[in-house]
Amino acid sequence: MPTPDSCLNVAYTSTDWRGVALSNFSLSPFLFEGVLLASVEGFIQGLKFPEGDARREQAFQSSAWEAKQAGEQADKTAAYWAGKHMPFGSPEHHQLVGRAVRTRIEQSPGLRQVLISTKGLVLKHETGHGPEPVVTSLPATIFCKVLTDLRDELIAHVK
Ligand SMILES: Nc1nc(O)c(N)c(N[C@@H]2O[C@H](COP(=O)(O)O)[C@@H](O)[C@H]2O)n1
Repeated sequence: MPTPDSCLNVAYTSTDWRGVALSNFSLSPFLFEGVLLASVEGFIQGLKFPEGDARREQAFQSSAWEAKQAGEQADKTAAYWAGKHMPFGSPEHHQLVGRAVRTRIEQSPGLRQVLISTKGLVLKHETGHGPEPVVTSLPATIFCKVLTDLRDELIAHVK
């Protein structure tokens, strides 16, 4: 069982600024497959609406609670991307979200350094806002694995 000091909570509510910076909620613009997004959370929430739905664009341009609330009107049956749709919470959906998580960090020299600086810490994702939804866009286990795998790659690359 890791001690508290051996863990880093990657969440908007983290007590460590690095956890806030790496959080899916943070305003942190990136370009994903040709689309400019304000945050990973905005991407996650916007995907819930079909292309052409104004709520999708609103979510893509938002972060934090504004983004989260934008997605609350969705029925969470499907995720829509690149002219296709996939079942909500499916492996395909999780892989897509994972690619966006990676891409945001890969595009930012500062975020790459922040992630490298967490070497040796076990990453966790505890939002402090109730239990994880049973079916979700971003399971904590997947989010932390994507971050940990990317960190390993970045550390190997800078050696
Ligand atoms: N409330 C809560 N508790 C946890 O332990 C969590 N891991 C999360 N995850 C968050 O849920 C959001 C995705 O919601 P949808 O599945 O798209 O409705 C995302 O913000 C995760 O960080 N939540």
